[in-house]
Amino acid sequence: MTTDIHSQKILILDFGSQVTQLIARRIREQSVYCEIHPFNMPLEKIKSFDPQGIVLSGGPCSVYDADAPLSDQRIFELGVPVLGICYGMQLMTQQLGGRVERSDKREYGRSQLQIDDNSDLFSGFSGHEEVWMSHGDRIEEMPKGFGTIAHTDHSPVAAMKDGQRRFFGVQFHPEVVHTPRGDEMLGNFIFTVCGCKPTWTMAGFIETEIASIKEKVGTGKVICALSGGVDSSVVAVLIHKAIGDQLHCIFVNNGLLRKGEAEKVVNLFTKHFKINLDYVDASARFLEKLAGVSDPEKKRKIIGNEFIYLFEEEAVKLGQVDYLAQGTLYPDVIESVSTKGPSAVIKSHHNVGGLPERMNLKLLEPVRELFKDEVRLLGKELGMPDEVVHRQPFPGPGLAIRCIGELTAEKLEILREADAIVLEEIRKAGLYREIWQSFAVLLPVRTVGVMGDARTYDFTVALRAVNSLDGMTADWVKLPYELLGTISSRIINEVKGVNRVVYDISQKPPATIEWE
Ligand SMILES: Nc1ncnc2c1ncn2[C@@H]1O[C@H](COP(=O)(O)OP(=O)(O)OP(=O)(O)O)[C@@H](O)[C@H]1O
Ligand SMILES: O=c1[nH]c(=O)c2[nH+]cn([C@@H]3O[C@H](COP(=O)(O)O)[C@@H](O)[C@H]3O)c2[nH]1
Ligand SMILES: NC(=O)CC[C@H](N)C(=O)O
Ligand SMILES: [Mg+2]
Repeated sequence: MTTDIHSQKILILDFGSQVTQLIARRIREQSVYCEIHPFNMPLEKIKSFDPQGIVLSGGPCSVYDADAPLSDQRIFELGVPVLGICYGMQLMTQQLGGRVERSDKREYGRSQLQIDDNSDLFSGFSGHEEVWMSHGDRIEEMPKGFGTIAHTDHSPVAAMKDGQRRFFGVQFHPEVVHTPRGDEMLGNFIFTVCGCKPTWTMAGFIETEIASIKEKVGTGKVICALSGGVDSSVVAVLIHKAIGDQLHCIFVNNGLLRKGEAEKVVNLFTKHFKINLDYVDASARFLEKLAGVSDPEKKRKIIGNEFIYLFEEEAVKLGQVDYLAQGTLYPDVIESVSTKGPSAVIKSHHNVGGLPERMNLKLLEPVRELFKDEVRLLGKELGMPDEVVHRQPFPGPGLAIRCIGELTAEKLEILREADAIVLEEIRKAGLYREIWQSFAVLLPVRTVGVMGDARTYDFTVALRAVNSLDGMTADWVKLPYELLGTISSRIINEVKGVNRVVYDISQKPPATIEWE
């Protein structure tokens, strides 16, 4: 019998906090399904979602502001447990008749929570607990029916509850890592208070998705643009499990791949997974189109368009195709409440998004409910090798956006060799998995050097290694000097045409991860 992985679920209403996604991840890590929706989700939709519990996120506003985001007051009449976090707690306070005011003792960062009642939310806790705070407002008067369950020096009501109605509020953020035992507190809410059972498992997900893909696709044909990256690879293997040879993957060698990459991808998918794979070596065609172009956006547009033309051509050869499979992830579909408004175009991130309309294809997006770390778990569960499951992200435009300025076959070859050395050494040092991305960038500047008593006038390679949670922000990695030294000497010694190596120590923002 199939277990219903969605039978237990928590609804998270988003009030614009930077860390709302973390609430979802902390809950899912405990095998309970949850979804994030905007704070003003209509009551009817909430009812039909039928959550076992509701979490109100934090947010940048103050509840007493004229334009403060409010949830439908009637969520407090559903008989469903509610947990308010920071702004969410303040909102609950105000909406249920309590009072919130600006405090002259703001709390940002670590704080010591004194637990006063450990019967439910803090079950298993006693005494002090380290928590992360980020607020300037505080509860001055709790609504009727509530009592304090924890306090700090600056917040007499750092946590509160109405046991009868099963409403809880915490001023701190249990979802961030800086609240070391926050996951247990969230666990107490979802299991003890809401009575959820842990049904959200990857094994269950596979079963459910396979059934759903089979039903959707029927006897139709699916194409999948496969890059060898985590998302598209996992999607391909999952769909193949469901419909076998009705799936056709298209893998394009755009001449911008890393050393040995094309061979590896082809081998893995045809020999190991035995999945239909169209390998299209279009490197000459891409490089021709890119010749003489140095503007980053122009390069990206050319590559994106060329991808679309190619997929179109290949798909036509396959006859009637019904679906295009894509590795859309949950962060791409969450309608987050943005406080910053529409964002400026910094870079045109390529994908094959233009294809469905042009070819009249329906989309198959089997991992659109998952976070990246869940996709990795899924890959593992599907028996995929670590090498794929833990691969660092690699952009569609590939080496083109790491070879600054105009591309030539010679420059790409230099970059390919340098990049292979970087990855080899990072792996050898055991750092590959813990780093988000690590790679080489070829700069279009020549500088003077001296090698074997002779003058050189060669290119510079920049090393980039960053850590990030989602690619939106990033910090450079403090790689050991020893390792930097090894990489530098190997590149200068082994890669002809390079006489200088530098390390990029910029954060995103204001820099970005890729150089173009
Ligand atoms: N060389 C390629 N051949 C075919 N499809 C590609 C290629 N490069 C990119 N794509 C398509 O573009 C999509 C977006 O690429 P993206 O890098 O975001 O995801 P990914 O490669 O699947 O995973 P990862 O983020 O781990 O690299 C891919 O999922 C794939 O469908
Ligand atoms: O599939 C992709 N197609 C693209 O065009 C693209 N551009 C950047 N990236 C990846 O996105 C993340 C953020 O990159 P930036 O800080 O350079 O914008 C990093 O992980 C980048 O590698 C891309 N991925
Ligand atoms: N992090 C939050 O949710 C902040 C809530 C509110 N703006 C405060 O400063 O108290
Ligand atoms: Mg990729």
